[in-house]
Amino acid sequence: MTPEVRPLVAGNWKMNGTRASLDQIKAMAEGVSKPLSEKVDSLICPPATLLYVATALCTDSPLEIGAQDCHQNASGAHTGDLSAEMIADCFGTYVIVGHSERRTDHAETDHLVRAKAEAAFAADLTAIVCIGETADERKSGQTLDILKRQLAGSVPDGATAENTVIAYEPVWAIGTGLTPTTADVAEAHAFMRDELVKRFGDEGKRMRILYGGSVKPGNAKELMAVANVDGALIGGASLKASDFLAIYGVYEELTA
Ligand SMILES: O=C[C@H](O)COP(=O)(O)O
Repeated sequence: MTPEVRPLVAGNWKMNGTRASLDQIKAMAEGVSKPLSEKVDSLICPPATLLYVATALCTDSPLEIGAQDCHQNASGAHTGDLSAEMIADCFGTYVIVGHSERRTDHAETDHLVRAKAEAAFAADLTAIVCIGETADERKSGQTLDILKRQLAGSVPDGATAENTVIAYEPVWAIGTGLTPTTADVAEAHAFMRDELVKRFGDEGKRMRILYGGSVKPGNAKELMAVANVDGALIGGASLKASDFLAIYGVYEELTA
């Protein structure tokens, strides 16, 4: 955790979820209640097909709804894409950009990710900018260099603590059940914090840095307690309300 920084527990459903899954969102919306919701933010990013109806389920809840990607342009001839404006029009408030699955499946570069984050700012969305090293990059000792390069390339100059969240997701930890040691997480997050402060000053001190990659109810407390870890970006374990709420609930103790 970072003193004075409000944690964010975020779920990314990836290409999972149909209308039948809306019951889970309803249960999450009911579960993220006061007093914890006064100290901890919560977010679910369902597939685009569920975005609008999901926000309608959350009108009386602190649970926010976001999208998993956006196009860098506001509108136009881009078949199959979704603009940040469209997400905002559906009452979404966040958008994930630069997830490693997008970087791999769609060859997204740092330059493109930065443009998508800028599009998110223009639509008053908060961009969750994902970065992280591959297994080979870690083995060859390049982790911090990769984080430095991705932060510099993917995060726009206009980033603030309000419009930007960083998500550190080691690619080898995503969906594998593997996680870095808490010492490795601490080292990576301290490094990112320093980079952000060097570039953005006080905004960088307050910018949230999430950890993502095999976060589960069983390991969440240990990971979320690490210095400069300001929440989680959860894949698989965000599909079930009980798991998501168990992870959110670790902040009962951490914020006590
Ligand atoms: O966006 C979420 C991450 O890719 C983590 O996924 P995971 O929790 O299934 O490992």
